[in-house]
Parts: sequence; structure tokens; C-alpha cells
Amino acid sequence: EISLKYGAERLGKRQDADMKRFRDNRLGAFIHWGLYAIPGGEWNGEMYGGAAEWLKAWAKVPADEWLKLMEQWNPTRFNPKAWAKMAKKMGVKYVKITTKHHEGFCLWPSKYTQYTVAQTPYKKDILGEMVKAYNDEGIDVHFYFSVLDWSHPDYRYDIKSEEDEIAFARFLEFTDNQLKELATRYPTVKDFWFDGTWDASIKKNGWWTAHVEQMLKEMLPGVTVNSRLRADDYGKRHFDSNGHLMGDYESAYERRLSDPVKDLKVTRWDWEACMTVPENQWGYHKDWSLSYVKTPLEVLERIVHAVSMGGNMVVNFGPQPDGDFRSEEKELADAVGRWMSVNGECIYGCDYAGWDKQAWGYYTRKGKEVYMVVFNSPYSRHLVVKTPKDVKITKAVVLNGKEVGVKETARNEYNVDMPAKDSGAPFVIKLQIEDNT
Ligand SMILES: C#C[C@@H]1N[C@@H](C)[C@@H](O)[C@H]1O
Repeated sequence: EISLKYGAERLGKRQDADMKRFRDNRLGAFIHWGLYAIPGGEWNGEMYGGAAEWLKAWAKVPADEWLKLMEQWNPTRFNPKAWAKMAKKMGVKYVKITTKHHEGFCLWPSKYTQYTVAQTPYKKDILGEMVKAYNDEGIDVHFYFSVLDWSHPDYRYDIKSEEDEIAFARFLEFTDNQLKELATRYPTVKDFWFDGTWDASIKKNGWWTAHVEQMLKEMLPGVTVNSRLRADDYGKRHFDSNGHLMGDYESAYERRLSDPVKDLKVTRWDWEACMTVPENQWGYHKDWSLSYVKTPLEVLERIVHAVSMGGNMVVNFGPQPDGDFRSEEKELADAVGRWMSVNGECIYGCDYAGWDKQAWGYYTRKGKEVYMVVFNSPYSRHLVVKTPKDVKITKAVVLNGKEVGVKETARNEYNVDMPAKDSGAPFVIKLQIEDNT
């Protein structure tokens, strides 16, 4: 192994109670909310199809012009309690909030910059209102934080001169101060999800990324930190130069998931995926007709897919500038919540089952119970199950339904009957097993 000062601080999964809570929560929601919600993908009469929170880049808007949007930040329909109730009904156990996205606008009254909610017509600490509302509903709060900051004159994409070194050192100190401010003001935060760490300037400062992880964990014992923050001594990101995962969970799965048959490596570590409902819109975009919008069923399948491979899934919401959600997002939260209210036990606290995936859907596992989450009903009316050696199925019951027949067709092979009544939606069969492995 290469000797590293700023490589992985731990080998294998974190096993403390806080990490177990992160893992068992399984389903989260992302809130991408910032100045970018105001133009919603349109600038000077031109509609841009790229990600709405990157409009400043697509339309090549200078920072000072972009930040003038602060004069319009006044979400009069923002109701944190209603937001928290919507999340609760959806069945999410945590919400990741963009405290500051690449644009540099802070949803909290940071004293280290003038680009915050305090300097807008809204004035109030909107982040604090969200944290309280979600926590009051028993929902954990995670902070998204963009290291990349388009509003800060000392940010550098690369370090090519003495001047760059000096400026970027000032920028790293500014960032430390903001992170300490967030950890101090909102001590119930459970996780920091870093973004915007792909530039050469950060890769050349792996030491700082290790320092940030350590600083936050000293300030907030138990807090989790994503792998995307981390770079090692040689600029290797997420996994260090010896191939060990840095941070507490891998966070590379943005709008993509590992193939559940061909690519099982993620089952070896903790990981969290995040997804958008349109093809690639995190912030509010006025026109969702510009790309395919996933149905609630397609969102649900991605949630189950992630959990079936031992990961978490975070579904994104991009609130409107007025503080309300678009109808498609309200309907999505409703639909997912209805399914989770009946079948959530195959998600919460569940993990990778280690059984060979079948065409009808996915397995998840919690101790001695294995769940079959069926998305594709076969014409044969039988669900083929191949168990590992020395594992037998003793019973099969449809969640919120009746027992179904199980017939052993060969060694470690079974036909599990379909439920008599077709619910017209994905359903879950809970298997009791004898595991003599
Ligand atoms: C690229 C990029 C960013 N990462 C996603 C989580 C969004 O914040 C997007 O803007």
C-alpha cells in the first residue's frame, strides 16, 4: 500500500449508532433551493435546457449580475411546516438541504459573506426554519454544501501561481468559517454532503478535505460526511490511492445506479444515490417538458433498486421561487408515500440480500426476513426464487395481504405463487427463511 497522510481514515463500514441510523433511514429527499429558482432556467427571454441551478454558467451571467437576483428573493408562500408534513407523508426519513449551491447564495444569515437571505426582502433565517420544521416532524436534516463558490473572488479552479496560492488559502479559511458556522448554528444536523469538489484546486489540497472531515466530526460527534468531499495526498477522490473509500459513504451515484446483476461492487460499502425527476433538473425549472419526467413508479423502482444493493436513495425536489412545490412534485410525494405506508418495511432498515436477482424485481433483507419487491409480474404466475446454498424458504406472505404458496422445484429453487388479486401496483412478498449458512 502507498503511505498516505490524507487517505481513508477507516477500512470497512462505519458501525456506530449514527451511521446505522443513516443507513437504516434509506429514503431521503433533496431540496435544491436558491436564487436559480427565480429565473427557473430562463435568462433574457431565452430558455436553457441544462440544469436550472447551473443557469448562471449556461447563460454566462457575471456573478454581480446574477447575485442581483437577491433583490427578488421573497418566497411568500414558503410554509416550513407544510414542507415537513409533505416529507413525512412521503415516508422520507431525512432531507438534504442546499445550504449554499455553486452560486454562493446562503440560505442562512452567514456573517462571512453579504450574499445571504439576511440581505434579501425575506430577511429571515430560512435554513433555520426548515431545520426546525423537519426535526419537529422527526425527520433528520442533512446539509448539502458546495465548496465551489462562483460568488467568491478568492475561489480558484486551479492553483497556478503564488497569487493563486494566497487567494485560495483565504478561500479555504472562508469555507472553514462557514462550515463551523453551520455546525454551530444547527447542531442537530446529521450529515454534510459536499459538492463542487472536482476542480484541480481542491485535488491539490487533499489535506484540507481531510481537515474538514475531522473538524466537523470533532464539532458534531457522529455526523456523517460523504466521499465526494475527499481527496487524498495525490488528488484521488472518493477512493484513495490504495482504493479505500474516504468519508463515510460513497456519493458518486448521481442520476445513475449500479447494474444489479453485472456490477455488485457497491454492496461492499455504504453508499447513497441521488436522483432527479426530470432527466437533469435539481433546481426549479419552469419547463419540465424539455426532458423526460419519471413517473412515480419509475422513481419507486430506483428507490428499491438502491436499497436492494445496500444503498440509500435521495429523491430531488426543486421548490418554486414563491416557496411552494410544483404539482408534479406534490403528486410524486403523495404516490411514493402511499406505497411506502404499505410496503416501507422492505425499505427501512433493509440491506442487500445477496440472492441472485430475478426478472420480476428486487430482493431486500432485514435479518432473517427477505423481501421480494415485484415490479414485473410473469405470465407463468410464478415468481422464481433461487436461494443460496443451505437457505430454505419456509413461508411467503404478501405485505398487507395473504400467505401465498411456495413450491420447491429443484435444489435451492422455488416457485412462489403470485397473490390471487392483482393490486395493479408493485407488491412485496415477505419470505421467512431457514438460513443454515
Ligand atoms: C453537477 C452538479 C451538481 N450536483 C448535483 C447534486 C446538483 O447539485 C448539481 O447542480
